[in-house]
Amino acid sequence: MNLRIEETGIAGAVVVSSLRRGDARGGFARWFCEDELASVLEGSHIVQINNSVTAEPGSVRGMHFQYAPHAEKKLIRCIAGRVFDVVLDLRCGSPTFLQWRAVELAAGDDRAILIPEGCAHGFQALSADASLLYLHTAAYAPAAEGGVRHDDPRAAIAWPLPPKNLSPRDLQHALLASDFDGISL
Ligand SMILES: Cc1cn([C@H]2C[C@H](O)[C@@H](COP(=O)(O)OP(=O)(O)O[C@H]3O[C@@H](C)C(=O)[C@@H](O)[C@H]3O)O2)c(=O)[nH]c1=O
Repeated sequence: MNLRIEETGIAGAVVVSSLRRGDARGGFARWFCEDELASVLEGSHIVQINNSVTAEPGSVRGMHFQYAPHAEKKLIRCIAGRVFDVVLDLRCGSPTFLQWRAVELAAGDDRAILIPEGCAHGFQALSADASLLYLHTAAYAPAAEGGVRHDDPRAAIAWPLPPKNLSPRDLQHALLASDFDGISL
């Protein structure tokens, strides 16, 4: 077994840790394995790989998701620096609807978080030049993008640093309506 799967308390959102094998030359670890992740991938396949670099600590990107039929799972790993990574459950009828969980991801920790369909994702850089690698199960579909404000009071995400450097798009997300009861997949 190369990958260990740990629950976050939000169904389908899991932390995937890789076993790193060291030797005199350095180390080797498997970062993705369709077979070992079959129980969480549920038949979906990786179709796109993206990277972002966030220059300044405190910067926040998110909270993002794609609506059906472009809903996606994302497996996210920090490959430089350190981030506070957040999953927010937006699924209609979910027992953890509007709950969030955070995981600190750092380069070299051999951990990734899997964000399921119907959950929004965002993060705050905790270091300079924090770089994330995204493995997506659906292609980027700008018309299907959805967003929740990083400071939405119904989500009440406790960012560790004062949030800054939000993109114009992220500043324009509407607040969740008081009768918002989730998205359907
Ligand atoms: C997400 C994305 C953006 N773009 C373009 C659009 C824009 O010109 C530029 C930057 O896009 P954004 O401002 O949306 O980048 P960003 O705010 O970093 O978007 C990302 O945020 C985190 C929280 C996620 O979870 C990701 O899935 C993704 O939504 O790159 C693509 O071409 N393909 C993509 O898949």
